[in-house]
This record gives sequence, C-alpha cells and structure tokens, in this order.
Amino acid sequence: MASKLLRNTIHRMLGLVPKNPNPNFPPKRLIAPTCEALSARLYSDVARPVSIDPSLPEKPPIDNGTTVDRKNLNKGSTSSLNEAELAKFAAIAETWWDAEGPFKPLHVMNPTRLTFIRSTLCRHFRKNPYCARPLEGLKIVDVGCGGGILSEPLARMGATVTGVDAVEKNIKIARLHADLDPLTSAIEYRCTTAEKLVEEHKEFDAVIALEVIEHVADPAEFCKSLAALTVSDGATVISTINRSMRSYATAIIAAEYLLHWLPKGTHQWSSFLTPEELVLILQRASITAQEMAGFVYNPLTGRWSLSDDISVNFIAFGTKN
Ligand SMILES: C[S@@+](CC[C@H](N)C(=O)[O-])C[C@H]1O[C@@H](n2cnc3c(N)ncnc32)[C@H](O)[C@@H]1O
Ligand SMILES: [Mg+2]
Repeated sequence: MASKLLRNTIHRMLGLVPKNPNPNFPPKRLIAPTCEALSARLYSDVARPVSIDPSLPEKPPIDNGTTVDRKNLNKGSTSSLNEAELAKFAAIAETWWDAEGPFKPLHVMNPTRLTFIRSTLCRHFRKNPYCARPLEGLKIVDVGCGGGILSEPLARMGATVTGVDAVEKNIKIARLHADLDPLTSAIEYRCTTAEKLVEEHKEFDAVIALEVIEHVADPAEFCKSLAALTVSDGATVISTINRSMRSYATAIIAAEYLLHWLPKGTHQWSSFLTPEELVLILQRASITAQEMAGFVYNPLTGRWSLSDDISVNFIAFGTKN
C-alpha cells in the first residue's frame, strides 16, 4: 500500500499522470455546495478519519508558558487553541526566518500565495494590482501569522497589517524582524486569537489565515471568528491542505519522512479539510467562497505555482455575506 502510494506520488510529481483527474473541478468561480451529507460529515467528529500518524502525542503537552496566556482571556476566547499543535510551533519559533529551516516550504510558497492574494483582493476591492502599493487603504489581519512571513509583504504592498498568533515566541520574533525595515515596522503584532479579537469588536477589510486551520481545535468555530472579524462584503482568505490520499503521500510521507522538509509530526492527516468541507463551513459562517486555487510544486524548478489542482495544497478566497 505504502509503496503504491509512493509510486503514484512520484508519478504525479513527474507528471506521468494527469494532475487533475476531474477537469470540471474546481470551477473557476465556485458555487458553494449545500449537500447535507457533507454537513453531516463535517459536524460529526466521529465521521472524521482517525489519525494515522503514530508519532503524534496522544495527549496535549502541558502549556509551557510560550502560548497565549489563557488567564487573561475570557471563557470562549481560546476555543481555537490546540495546545499540542501550538507546542510544535513554539519549539521551532527561532527558525521562522531561516529560509533553509523548517519553514522553508512557506518561504518558497510565499510568492505564489501573494500572487493569489494580490489578484483576488485587488479585483474585489477595485485596486490596481500593478501599482507599487496595491493594498494601500486596506486593513488586513493575518491570523496565525507565525514569524510574519506573510504579514511583511502585505505591509510592503501598502496594507495596514495586524498580525496575531497564539504563540508568544512567534510574535516576539515577528516584531524583531519587522522592526528591521521601516516599511514593515508599523505592523501591529499581538499574541492573541481570532476569537479574542472578536470580543474586542475588531473588524478588518480582509481576514487572512494561511496554513492555520489544520492546526486549530475547531475549524468551524475558527471560521465563525474569521467571519466575525470581516466587515460586511469584506474578504476572507484561507489556505490549507486537502484531506486526500495524495496529501497523505506528499504532504506527510514525502515532506516529513522522505524529504525532511517539515519536522515529523507537523501535520495530522485527519485534521485536513477537503475543499468541499471548507466551502461548507465558510458558508455556514456567512462567507461565500468565490474562488479557489491549488498550489503545485515543480521538483525540477523547486518552485510552486497556482493551478486548478486542489488535491493537496489549496487556497480559497471568500466574501462576507
Ligand atoms: C503553519 S504556521 C502558518 C504561519 C503563517 N500563517 C504562514 O503561513 O506563513 C501556523 C501558525 O498558526 C498559529 N496558530 C495555531 N493555532 C492558532 C490559533 N488558534 N490562533 C492563533 N494562531 C494559531 C501557530 O502558532 C503558527 O504560528
Ligand atoms: Mg500546516
């Protein structure tokens, strides 16, 4: 079974099989599905496949003080926190800006993610994507900002950026790094959660959470918080990993165990969402998915590009109803 998966993965990486077996999916403009079967699956934890990664701890480790201080938060304002996931990020916080370190995949993916964000936000907010500061005038929150890999280019593109992360160490690193450049030193970094910002009645033109939803305790609640932070007709952008056989082979087996791009245990396959599930929970949070794209990796160039293939990494743009 494992060797078959590996063979298929290598075949796909070499382009020996079609990248998207279903040419009609995803449509360029996505119509959110309303299928009740999807909702039953999504809202039942029992229906989620069990974890197939034996290296992950069964119980969350004790909070070592590196994460957001729960004592200062009201009940309910920490609902997205998954301590075991946060501990993984706290352990490697010093490496955020090491372009060859554990966050290398995010650094390498960043230009492609920014292409999607710039084009969708500029189209939605009627801004010129070709000018030097295309996001000028937009208030954006980067939820789960980590060391600021995304917050910084957003600020350089003219946005007024708030970066929040539940890991205090991440926020310290992000602040230190942003202060090195006058163009990014105005970013407001805070160690907090999306739900805490909702309690503070904060609102943003665009709410962005890249590669975070697969690490939160409750994706549906998390999306509700993202929606509550978004102004009416504002934008929400989420990227994550599809729960597909391909993602198990590439994002876990290849990336963590064969290529060592990510520390082992970074991802739990069972925590991934399919695009349909993401569209559905966004819809239930009053966000209509408008556009979706996949990220595909070219092993020959070492680069990522946007694609219709959403079978592994994908990004969705939605608007608040
Ligand atoms: C894979 S990193 C992504 C970082 C950044 N968004 C990027 O793509 O460059 C996930 C980040 O989400 C943060 N995180 C996880 N759960 C969170 C939560 N409930 N609230 C805020 N941040 C969270 C982690 O601390 C970590 O920095
Ligand atoms: Mg991830």
